[in-house]
Amino acid sequence: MTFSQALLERAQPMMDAIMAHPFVQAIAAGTVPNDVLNYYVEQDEHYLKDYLQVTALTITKTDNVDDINQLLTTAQFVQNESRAHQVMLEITGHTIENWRREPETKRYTDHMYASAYHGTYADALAALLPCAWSYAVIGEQLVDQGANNADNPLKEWIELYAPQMAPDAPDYNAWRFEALDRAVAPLSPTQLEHVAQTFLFSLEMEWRFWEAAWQQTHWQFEF
Ligand SMILES: Cc1ncc(C[n+]2csc(CCO)c2C)c(N)n1
Repeated sequence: MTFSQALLERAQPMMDAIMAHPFVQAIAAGTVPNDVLNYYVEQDEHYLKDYLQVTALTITKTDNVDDINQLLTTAQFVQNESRAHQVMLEITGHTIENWRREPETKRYTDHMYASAYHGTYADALAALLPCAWSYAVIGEQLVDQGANNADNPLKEWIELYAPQMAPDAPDYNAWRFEALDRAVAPLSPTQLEHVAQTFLFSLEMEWRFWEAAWQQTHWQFEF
């Protein structure tokens, strides 16, 4: 069994909890409350900017030109996500005004930056991977359930993330896991477990990102 196959087995209970999360279920039903959508989009704008910058840092940690090009290509997908945000803001009629990272956003992006600055190349990849992987699973499963029906105001959002809607597109997640398996090859058992922890921390933060929007979590104080 490869490192990433074992990692995905460990990750499965968290991924199941993300699919079962009331926010994700409400996306499937097209019934997400407006204030939840607004909070999510505002925080995700911060998240995506940080995601791009951490991708840039990750690129500096490898000499493999193929990986560099793949990372650049996958970063381009973030442009599609402006459309994903627009779909949500068209429902609520909101304009973004919260330019502050709320606690879980800060915790997640700090973890990504720390992994890229202080970790191995494999740590940097592992911190970024749950983001793309979990959304691909969400998109795929919601389309399989028929949640992208014409009555769902979030139909376009769901389809933006569903890999089966673009069957000719390269499978970037397959590449990410293959790159991770190559990147961990020279590592010691302690370093390997560190990479696994980095990945699982980011996946936990994916759950918390949905939860923070659902609960509208804010800092205790204005500062
Ligand atoms: C909190 C949060 N996690 C994941 C995504 C999804 N996402 C972010 S960047 C990217 C593309 C990578 O090539 C994908 C799929 C999101 N929008 N917000």
